[in-house]
Amino acid sequence: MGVCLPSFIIAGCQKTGTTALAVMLDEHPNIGMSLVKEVHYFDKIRVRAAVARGGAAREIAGGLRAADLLLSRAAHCRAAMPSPAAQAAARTAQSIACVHGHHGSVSADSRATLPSAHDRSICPSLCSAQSSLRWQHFAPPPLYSPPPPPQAPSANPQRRKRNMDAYAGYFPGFSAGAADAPTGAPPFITGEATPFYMASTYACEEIARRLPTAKLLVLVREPVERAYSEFKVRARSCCCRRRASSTPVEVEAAAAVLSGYARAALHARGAACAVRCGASTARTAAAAVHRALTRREGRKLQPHALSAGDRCRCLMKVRRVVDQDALIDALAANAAAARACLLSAADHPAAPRNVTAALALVAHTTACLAAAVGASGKLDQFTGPLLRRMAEAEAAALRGGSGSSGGGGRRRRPGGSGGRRVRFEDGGSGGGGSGGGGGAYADAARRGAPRRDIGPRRPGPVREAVVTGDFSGSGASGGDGGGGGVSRGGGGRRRELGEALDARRAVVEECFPAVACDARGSGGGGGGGGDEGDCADATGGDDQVMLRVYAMSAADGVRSVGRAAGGVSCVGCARAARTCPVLLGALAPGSTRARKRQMRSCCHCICSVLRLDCGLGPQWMAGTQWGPPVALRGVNFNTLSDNIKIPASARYAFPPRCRLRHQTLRHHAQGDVHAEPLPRRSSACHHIPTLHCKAHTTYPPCPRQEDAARYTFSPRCYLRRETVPDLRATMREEMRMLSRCYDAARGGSSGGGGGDAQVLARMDAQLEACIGTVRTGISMQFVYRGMYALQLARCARHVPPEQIMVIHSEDLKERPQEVLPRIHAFIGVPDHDYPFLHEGLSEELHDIITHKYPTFENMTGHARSLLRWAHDCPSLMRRNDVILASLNLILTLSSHPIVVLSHAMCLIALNYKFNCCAVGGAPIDLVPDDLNCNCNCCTLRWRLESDHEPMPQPIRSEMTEFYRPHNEMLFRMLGREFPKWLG
Ligand SMILES: Nc1ncnc2c1ncn2[C@@H]1O[C@H](COP(=O)(O)OS(=O)(=O)O)[C@@H](OP(=O)(O)O)[C@H]1O
Repeated sequence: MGVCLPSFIIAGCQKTGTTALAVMLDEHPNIGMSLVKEVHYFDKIRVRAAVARGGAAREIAGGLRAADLLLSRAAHCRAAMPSPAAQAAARTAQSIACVHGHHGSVSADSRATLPSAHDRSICPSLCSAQSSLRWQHFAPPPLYSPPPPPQAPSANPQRRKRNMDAYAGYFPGFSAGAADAPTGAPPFITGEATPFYMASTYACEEIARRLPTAKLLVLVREPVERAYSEFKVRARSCCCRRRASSTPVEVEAAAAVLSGYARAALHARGAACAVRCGASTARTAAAAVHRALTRREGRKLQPHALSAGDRCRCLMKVRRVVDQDALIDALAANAAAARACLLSAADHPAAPRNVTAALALVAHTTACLAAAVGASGKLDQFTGPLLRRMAEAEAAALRGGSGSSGGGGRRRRPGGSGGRRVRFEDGGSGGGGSGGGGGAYADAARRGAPRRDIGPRRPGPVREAVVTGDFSGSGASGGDGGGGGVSRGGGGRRRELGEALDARRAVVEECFPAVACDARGSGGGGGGGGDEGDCADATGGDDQVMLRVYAMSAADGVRSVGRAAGGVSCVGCARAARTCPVLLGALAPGSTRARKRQMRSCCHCICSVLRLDCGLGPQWMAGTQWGPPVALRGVNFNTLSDNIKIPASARYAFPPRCRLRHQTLRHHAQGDVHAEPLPRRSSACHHIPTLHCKAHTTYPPCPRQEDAARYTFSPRCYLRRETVPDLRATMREEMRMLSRCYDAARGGSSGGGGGDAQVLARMDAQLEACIGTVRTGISMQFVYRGMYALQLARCARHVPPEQIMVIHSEDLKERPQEVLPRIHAFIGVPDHDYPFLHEGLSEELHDIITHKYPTFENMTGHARSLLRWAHDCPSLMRRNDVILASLNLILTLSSHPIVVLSHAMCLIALNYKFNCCAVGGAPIDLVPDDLNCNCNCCTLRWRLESDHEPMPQPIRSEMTEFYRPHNEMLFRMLGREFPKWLG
C-alpha cells in the first residue's frame, strides 16, 4: 500500500476555527483528513526522549508508555509469581500482545527491571491491566474487527513519531483509494490540522523539508479575541499543578481502572468466543459497510480503513451510505454475539467471578449503543430501533430460539463439573443444560453457610462467589436453586433472562415511565405497570424519551453487575456504611431503619462501581484485584455481615475514595492482619480532608453566599475551587516580555532597524530569550500566538509564500460559501456542494464537529444527562443504577486507557459528589484534589460561568495597542487590512 502523505496542512492558528475547517474539508469526497486532529508530527519531530506533552499526543504517549511498563512487569510476573493465576494472566497478556504483533515491544531495559516487592504484590493486577491496555490499544473495536494493519505502528511513541511511514499511518486506507481511483477521477488528497505548527519555532522548516509541496492553510483571528478564547480554555480545563510522580501513579491507576475490563475481555477471549464475535459478526458488518462504501465512492477502500480510525467517525461516514436497517441489523447481531460470547465467559474455567461476564456484558452493550449513538448523532431514530432489535433478540432467547440472534446458543458438556466447563456453539440449541453444582450459592450451601448468607440480596458475606452464572441481574435467581445449587442449563438461563427483563422493566417503570409507555406503545417489550394516564403524563422531547430508552438498556446491564456483585464479598460497602455515614447519608437526621438499609444498598452500589467498573474499590482496602484481600487474609468472610468484624487495627486510615491503596495497605501492614508491606507511593491521601469520614450527624453546610465568590465554578458543578489565572496579570506579563523582544528587534526606542522582514527575523531570533521555550498546548503563551506576522514570516523563510494561504477566521465563519471554493482551488480539489452550507453554518455542521472531535463534555453529555435523570429518580437504588450506567457509558465511549482512566476518575468523583449532593443537598468537596486535578487537567471541561462574558474592556484596549504594530506588519504582508483589529 502506498503512502498518502498530506497535500495540505491546516497549520495555524490555535483558536481560530481550525477544527471547523478540518471538519468541513473532511466532508469533501476528495479529501481525507488525518485520523486524529492535531497529529503534532512536525513540531515534535525534534523532540527526542521527551514524551510529548499535552493533548492527544500526551495521552497516546502516556498510554503506550503505560502499556510498555505494564507489559514489562507482566514479563517478570511470570518469573516472580508462582501463582497459577498470575502465570495465566501473564500468558494471556502476552498472547494478546503477540496476536497484535507487539510481542517484541518490551524493551530490553524493561525486561531487565528487577521485580520489587511492590511489583510482586501488584503483579496479578498489572498482568491483567497490561493486557487491558493492549486490548484497549490494539484489540479490534467491537463493531468492526479490522485485520491488523500491514504496518503496525511502533509501540515506541518517539520512534513512531519520527518515522515518516508512521506519519502516513495517520492517513490509512485513503491511500489505497487514491491508488485505485479510476483514471480521470478527481484527485484524492489528504490533509491534517495541527494549529500549533505556526507557533512552533521549527515545524514549518520540517514541513518544507519533508513535504516540500504541501500547502499550508493558516487561519487568523482578531488576536485579542483569540487570546481570550484560549485563555478561557485554560481557565476551564486546568489550573492544577502536575504531580511530579504522575507517571507511576497513572500507570498504576490505569492498571487498577482497567483491570476489570481486561479480565472481562480476557475471559471472553478465553472462552474462544470473542474470536467468533470478532471474526464473524463484526467482520460481516464491516464487509457490508465496505461494500457499500466501495459502491458509493467508486473506489476500493481497504477494509481496515473503516476501522482504523475512531469508530464514530467511521460510522458517521458509513451511515450516509449504508441502509440504516442493515446497519441496525449488524449492530444488533453484533450485540447479540457479544452477549453470547460474554455470557459464556462466566462459565469459563478461568473466570474468577461471574461478575466479569456481567461487566463485560455491560461494556459491550454500552459500547454498541455508544457507537450507535455516535452514529446517529442523536438518541433518535437509530438507537430506538436498535434497542428494540436487541430486545427482540432477548425475547427470542427467552423463547429458546437463540440461533437467529447468534446470541444464545449454549450447550453444556454432559456431566460437566457444575456450570464451569462449557463449550459454546454459535446458534446452538440453547437448551439441555446439565445443571449441577451451580457455583457460589451452591458452594456456600455445601459448606453449610446459613441460607440467609447465600441469597444474592445480601451483599457482602459470601466470599467464594465464583461463577454462579447469575449475571442476569435477577434478584431472585440466587434463591431458585435453594440449598442444593442452581441448575444452570438452558432453562435456567432463560428463566434468568426473564427475570432480568422483569427487573429491567421494574427499573424502567419506576424511573422512566415515559419509556415504559413508549415501549408498550411500540410493542417493543415494555410491559406491566402504569396506565394510560401515566403515559399521557410521561411526555417529553424525543431526545428525552430516547435517553430513557437508553437508560433502560444500560440500567439492565448495570443491574447485572450490581446483582452479580451481590454475591461477592463487599468489604468496602460494609466498611463505608459503618465509617462513612455522611457519605452515604445513612445517619441523616430522621433517617429510618428502612432508609439506612437503603443507604447501605446504595453504598453497595457505589462500592461495586468502584471495584468492578473502575477497580478502585475495596482493592484500596484489601490490596488485590479480584483475589482474596491481601490485608484481610485469615478473616473468615462468611462471618462478615452487616456487623463486619475487622480487627480494629485494620480500620482504614483513608477514605475509600483514596485511590492510593498502597497507603492503606501500608497501614494494614502495621496492624495484626497479614499483609505484605508495601512501599509508600505517595502521601496524597494524607492531604485529603477527612470531613466526610468522620461520624458527622449532619451534613456539611452549603457554602455561604459570601464564600461563593471563591468558587470559580458553580459550586453545584462538582468542581473543586480552582484558582483561575488572573486574566489581566497573565496577559500583561506576557506582553511585557514580548515588548522587550520587539523593542530590541526594532533597535531600541528610536526604531528604524530595518524593514518588517528584518525586524521579525531579529525578534524571532531572540524570542526564546524573551518568553522561554515555545510550548505546545494551552501553556500561558496567549499573546505570542496571536503574533501572526512573526509566525508567518518565520514560516515563509522555509515554505514558499505561494504555498501558504491565510484565511480570516471571520470570513470562514460568516461566509464559508465564498471561502471554501477558494480553499478548494488552492489545495487542488474540485468544488463541492456541502450540504451543511445550504442553511449557513447549520446545526448539522455543529453536530459533525462535536461528533468528530468530541470533548469530554460532548462525549459524556448523554451520560451526564442520565446523571441528571438519576437525580430525579425517586428511588435511590434505581438512581444508582443509572449512575452506574452513566459511568459505564463514559468508560466505554473512550478507547484510550488514559482517557478512560481520567474519565473514570471524573465519574467516580461525580458519583460521590452526586450522591452526597443528592442526599444532603449540599455540595461538599468530597473528591481528593488529586483526583479532581486529574479530571480537570486532562479532560473535564466544565463551562466557566463567565464563559460567555466578553473580555474586560481595559485589558482589551491594552492588548489591542500591543498588537497594533504586529497587526500592521501582518496587513502589509497580506496586502489586506482588517480594520476591526486596530480597535
Ligand atoms: N466556522 C468557524 N469559523 C471560524 N471560527 C470558528 C468556526 N467555528 C467555530 N469557531 C471558533 O473557533 C474557535 C475554536 O478554534 P479551533 O478549532 O481552531 O480551536 S483549537 O485550536 O483547535 O483548539 C472557537 O472559538 P471560541 O468560541 O472563542 O472558543 C469557535 O467558536
